[in-house]
Amino acid sequence: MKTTISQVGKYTDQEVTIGAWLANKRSSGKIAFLQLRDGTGFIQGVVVKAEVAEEVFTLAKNITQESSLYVKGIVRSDERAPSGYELTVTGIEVIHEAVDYPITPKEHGTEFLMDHRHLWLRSKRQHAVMKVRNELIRATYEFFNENGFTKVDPPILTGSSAEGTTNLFHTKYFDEDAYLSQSGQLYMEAAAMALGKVFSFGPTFRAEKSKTRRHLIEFWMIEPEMAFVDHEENLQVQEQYVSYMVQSVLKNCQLELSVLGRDTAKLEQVVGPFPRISYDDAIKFLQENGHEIEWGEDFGAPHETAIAESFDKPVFITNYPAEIKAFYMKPDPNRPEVVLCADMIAPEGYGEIIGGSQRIDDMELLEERFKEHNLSEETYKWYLDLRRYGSVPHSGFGLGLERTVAWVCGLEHVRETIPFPRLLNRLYP
Ligand SMILES: NC(=O)C[C@H]([NH3+])C(=O)NS(=O)(=O)OC[C@H]1O[C@@H](n2cnc3c(N)ncnc32)[C@H](O)[C@@H]1O
Ligand SMILES: [Mg+2]
Repeated sequence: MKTTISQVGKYTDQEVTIGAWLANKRSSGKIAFLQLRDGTGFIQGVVVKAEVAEEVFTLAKNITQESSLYVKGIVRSDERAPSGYELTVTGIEVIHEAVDYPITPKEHGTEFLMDHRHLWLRSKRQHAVMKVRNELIRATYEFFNENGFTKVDPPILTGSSAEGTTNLFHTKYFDEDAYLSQSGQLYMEAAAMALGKVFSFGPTFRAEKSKTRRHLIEFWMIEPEMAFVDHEENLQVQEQYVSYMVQSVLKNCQLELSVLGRDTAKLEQVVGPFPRISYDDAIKFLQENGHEIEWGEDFGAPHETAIAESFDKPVFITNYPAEIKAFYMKPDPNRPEVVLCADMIAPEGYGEIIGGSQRIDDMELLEERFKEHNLSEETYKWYLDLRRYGSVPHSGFGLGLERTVAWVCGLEHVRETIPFPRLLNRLYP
């Protein structure tokens, strides 16, 4: 019976054949332990010299790391095994021998692993991270489909910028100038006027010369947008969504979280509602705790970490000064120097995972903002049309998938959260 490692449980005490790679092995004169992986999971194959043909035991002793194999064996349940099962090997066929596989079981430096990312991805730890990433994506679609949102795909090639013009990737669009999308938001606003509640999920690009553990050049963002929804309702959707994702990972990725050594008690705290602190109170808190920061300045990573340390779940920092936020954010009607926005800051020092706001829905005010930010009315004529024809209060947000993966998995750097990270000075592999 041909099966996969994740399905062996259906065949306890039966002989099965799996296609696999040899991840690692140890052996003595009488027995060999093969650590096998097939992409669906990991399992130990035990080869007992006295129980197999001589050529099978010889093969078991000599096969090299990452050689591809067909392995035949009897499925045994074993509560000591992480998967709950082991394979008593009865036959081995080598498909392709891997010679001198570079990532040996010893420690390797970051740059070496990054240069071999196309192989490093095979390791148990990276496998666990990719499965958690997948679960966050699966839960995202489940949450938004169950809550009446429609998936809409904004363009990657655009003629306008949503988040300022200092970190755009320029490209040619035939004989016109174009940019890789920094955010699908403006298009999602148009989609929300057509479909009410929408969400996107796709790559976004920022030519930021930031070499930090939170910044990628290409990262994936989920951008929901909702017509007839105000600032507070926007925050409620965000906390319901993030709680749903985290609880889904706790329910479906216990094996992966244990491979990563993640303290799941911290994730169990992640249920709504989340605390809110105003920008004003956050500035006061930081000043009272020895940070040199004045009202009107933006927060850096140390500030976000210091603020988040007072909470055991994500915290919203709300209503930042208009001066330090994007042109499209709606001013607080009672206090126009601040805008109706919020950043969601993850606990344990993981920083900002969401940026969101209520959008300006007034035509004249938006035209004023265009002048202040030197944005061409010609380029954004279509965006102004959303305020010309049936404008409504609307809000939305962008969740950075990789920063969320780093937080949920408890990873030190976003480089491990995406299959092929694009970082400053890294375009290979
Ligand atoms: N539809 C919206 O309202 C989204 C809005 N236009 C926007 O792009 N906001 S954001 O710039 O804060 O980016 C949103 C999130 O996107 C993530 N982000 C933002 N920049 C990065 C980089 N460079 N690397 C990794 N992740 C990044 C981070 O989690 C931010 O909170
Ligand atoms: Mg932001």
